[in-house]
Amino acid sequence: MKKKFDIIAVGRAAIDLNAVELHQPMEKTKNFKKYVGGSPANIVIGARKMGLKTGFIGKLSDDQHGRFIMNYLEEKDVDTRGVVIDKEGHKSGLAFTEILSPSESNILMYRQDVADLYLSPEEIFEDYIKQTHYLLISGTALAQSPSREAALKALLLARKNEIPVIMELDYREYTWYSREETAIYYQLVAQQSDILIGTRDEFDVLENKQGGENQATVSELFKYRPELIVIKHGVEGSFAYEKNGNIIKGKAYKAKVMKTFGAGDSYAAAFITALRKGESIKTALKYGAAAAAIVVSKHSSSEAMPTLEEIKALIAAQD
Ligand SMILES: Nc1ncnc2c1ncn2[C@@H]1O[C@H](COP(=O)(O)OP(=O)(O)O)[C@@H](O)[C@H]1O
Ligand SMILES: O=C(O)C[C@@H](O)[C@H](O)C(=O)COP(=O)(O)O
Repeated sequence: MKKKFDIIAVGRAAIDLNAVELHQPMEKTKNFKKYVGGSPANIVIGARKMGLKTGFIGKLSDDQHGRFIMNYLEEKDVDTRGVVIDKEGHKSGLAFTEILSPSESNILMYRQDVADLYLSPEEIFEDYIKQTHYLLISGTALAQSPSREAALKALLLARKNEIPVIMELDYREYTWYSREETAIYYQLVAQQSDILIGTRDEFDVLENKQGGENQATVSELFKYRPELIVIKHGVEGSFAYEKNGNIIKGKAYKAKVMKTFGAGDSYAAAFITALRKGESIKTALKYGAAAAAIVVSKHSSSEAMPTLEEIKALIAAQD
């Protein structure tokens, strides 16, 4: 069946307000530049720029911020038919960032009662999910009901229609009540997903432990549905584990780093783009790392997403 989308993501689209003045704490910062943010939204914005056809499912506030996000998604040609406008006064999330140094950035999120966590299962439609090759679920969408049930419904519909599910662990501590609770939902969804992408720390959250070890993590998860697990280790690179036992190591590329956030979202966008275009996992790891190297050298996460040509040029220059 010819499908309309390569990937549809479920989760949050929000606002990033990134400090314009660099290398000082937020207490002193007076100027912030506004961008669309939210990890799953960033991923489909990036994947679209890299050439995939993408759609987004999420809930936005019925206000200036919600309209800013909607307009940006439309401008970037991310399909918004799955986007719902909140009619109960819930606000879209805000993320203020401070860029203290090239290796230290902090994010201060305003996510009290946010609109994205009010996406409900009634707002998830099989006809829409059916039209995609991959469904991406952000771990944060599982943090609270009814968004949790909405994400689970999307997962069930993907499974029913034999659509591979990618879980991006995307752990945001303040959205959850406890690590215990997070580990339960992370494990349930990870066990039912085909591809998992997360940092080593995020897999520790999934396992509800500290200092976990990759081989033990993947051996446990491979007892269930996952076929491919990507574990990221920041500047040290990343590993892809296949169910058949293959382990592929990916290196990080050199970058003139401005800030650290945005790496994970650009990595996921490019990794998925490569997979969808039929590239090898080794190449997908390169695309992911190269896209991240480009985004950490720029000011935003969404607007900074590179094209496939830029990704390939960076790989050619550094390999
Ligand atoms: N400072 C950096 N310079 C170059 N590449 C980086 C840097 N930080 C991260 N990356 C790349 O981005 C990937 C994902 O980064 P990581 O920090 O593990 O994820 P997240 O942003 O989700 O926490 C890394 O595997 C690496 O390839
Ligand atoms: O995900 C959010 O809500 C905020 C993002 O838009 C922000 O840019 C960010 O934290 C990116 O996350 P990362 O790619 O995992 O570093």
